[in-house]
Amino acid sequence: MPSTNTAAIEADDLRKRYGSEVALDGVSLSIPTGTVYGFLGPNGAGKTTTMRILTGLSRPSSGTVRVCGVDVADRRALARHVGYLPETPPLYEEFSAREQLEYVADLRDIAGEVADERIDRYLAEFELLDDADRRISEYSKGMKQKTAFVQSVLHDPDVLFLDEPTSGLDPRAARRIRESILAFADAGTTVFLSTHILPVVEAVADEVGVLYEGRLVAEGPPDAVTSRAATGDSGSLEDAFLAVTSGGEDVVDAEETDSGSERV
Ligand SMILES: Nc1ncnc2c1ncn2[C@@H]1O[C@H](COP(=O)(O)OP(=O)(O)OP(=O)(O)O)[C@@H](O)[C@H]1O
Repeated sequence: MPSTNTAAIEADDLRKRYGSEVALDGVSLSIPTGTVYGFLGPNGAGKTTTMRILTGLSRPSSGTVRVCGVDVADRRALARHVGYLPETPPLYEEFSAREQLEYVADLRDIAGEVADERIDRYLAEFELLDDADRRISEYSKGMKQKTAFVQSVLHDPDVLFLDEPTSGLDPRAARRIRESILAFADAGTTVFLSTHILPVVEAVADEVGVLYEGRLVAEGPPDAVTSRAATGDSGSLEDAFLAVTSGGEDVVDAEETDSGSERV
């Protein structure tokens, strides 16, 4: 576990082009260890691109990233620190959940007894135990998503990247994931959570960043971002989100940060 005065995620001036398309246009992040960071933005804002760069799966056109002090270009060193639940998780449909998790434990070099204990504990915690030996191809979306969540945390990562972890889940499954995010945060894990579901962010995030057209246009604690919604009828994060992603002009009392985003 890195020391608490180290930023878990430190990104400096990330830029990413796909041909002539600018996906990221100078994103800087400094996220302290133990933070749950809600990463918001409309479709196409660059959230997935950012997460792929932060997890070493994609290289930025320019800019640097360190996660737990490790340059993300060093994927071998990065792997043990990071868990990633992508929007479309990699699961082998012909495996059962137990086989899938045993396979991941093996890839992660988790010792047999430790792996068995964790797999049983997580299967029980996520109410998958009764179906643990059925093929994943027979699972519901929620069961698949819970299996994928468990596989992303099996090695007890220092930093957990979650892309839409509760999308399409029923309330019970979504709550299980939310509770688990909070439990990991309590244990000191840094969680980087990308989602369109604003109540999830309101429920779990310590800090929110709003990405718009490849730039971070607002950043701060959810309450502060919320109270900055210019119209502010309900004072919801949704108001704030809509305000800052309409070009940023509705955000008042902005304090410029080094990265050019609105620090609230
Ligand atoms: N492999 C790629 N090739 C070309 N363009 C890409 C590629 N991946 C992403 N883009 C473009 O980069 C921009 C950002 O995409 P990205 O998927 O990061 O957005 P997002 O915020 O995750 O969107 P969503 O919420 O819809 O998932 C978009 O304009 C997208 O079309």
